[in-house]
Amino acid sequence: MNAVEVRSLRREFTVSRSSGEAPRVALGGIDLSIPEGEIHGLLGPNGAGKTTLCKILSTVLVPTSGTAAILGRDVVADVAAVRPLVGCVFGGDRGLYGRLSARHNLSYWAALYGVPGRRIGLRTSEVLERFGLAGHADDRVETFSRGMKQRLHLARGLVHDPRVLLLDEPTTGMDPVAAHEFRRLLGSLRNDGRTILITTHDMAEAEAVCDRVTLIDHGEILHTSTPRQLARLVSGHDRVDARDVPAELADRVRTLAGVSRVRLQGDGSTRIETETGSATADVLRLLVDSGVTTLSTSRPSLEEVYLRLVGDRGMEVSR
Ligand SMILES: Nc1ncnc2c1ncn2[C@@H]1O[C@H](COP(=O)(O)OP(=O)(O)OP(=O)(O)O)[C@@H](O)[C@H]1O
Repeated sequence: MNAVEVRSLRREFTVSRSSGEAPRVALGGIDLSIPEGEIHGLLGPNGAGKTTLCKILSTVLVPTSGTAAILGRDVVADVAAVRPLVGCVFGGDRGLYGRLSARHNLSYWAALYGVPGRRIGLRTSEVLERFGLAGHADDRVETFSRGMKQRLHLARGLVHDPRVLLLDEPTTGMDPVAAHEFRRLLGSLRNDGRTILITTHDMAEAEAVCDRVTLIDHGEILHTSTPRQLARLVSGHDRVDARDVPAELADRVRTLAGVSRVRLQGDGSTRIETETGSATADVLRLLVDSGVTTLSTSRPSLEEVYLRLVGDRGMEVSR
């Protein structure tokens, strides 16, 4: 059974009934399956529909049409069964009560999620310990650093021990050390067998932590695959960067079978993209035989793939 199963899921928002404006389509009828135990990244520009999907999966919003299920339970027909299965963490400061202590915040959320009264104290202490906040359990949250608040957010999402965790932009505003620590935590959550859906703008983060990623834009899914397979979408296989390649040699490389692109880069090096491993080997052989000594091979980063597929609208708000 999949942890998340989404079929033909559509969500429209009526902007203004009086103006007669057509409804805004946040999700255009998407399909998505996430197996149990996977860390799945949801990547897309502002307004792509990521938050809308998270809200539907966490039963906060109902779809216009189509279905979504968490571990086989329908998010509309079976809300009471879905809620204990899902934990949500939204980035930023939303949802924490600054004047209450960390312990009180968590107890409040535990009660809201239906953790039995006699278990709340124990469960709250467990998550405080796990997220390194036990020493500050009784401090007011407004005195916490941003990184501590972020950890408290995660603790909040896990206080009822959900099997599926939805993280919407969880590392927004984290410094690199906190973000690194956060990724380590994600790994440990996966080791518990939990399924994690994480939305992010941070491609390095997605590449580092996700088993598979889905690219979403304008409410439609563009691709779902491993970060490595996605890299192959934009560059058939490997690529070779070489320094001091004379123009005549670059022309000869261009004629080799399996070479898809040869271009001079801004720093004076030449980038050669190949479609097969054997083409890469042929390119390397020819370059080395011709006296080129400064060479490296690489795959495109997820960020490059994203920019190629979504274009330069990465940070644009679609309206
Ligand atoms: N309550 C609402 N009323 C009207 N339109 C909405 C509402 N919520 C979302 N939308 C629209 O639905 C589309 C998808 O929004 P959504 O918040 O899901 O995108 P997102 O991918 O999470 O973006 P971001 O990265 O900026 O958070 C956008 O065009 C947005 O304006």
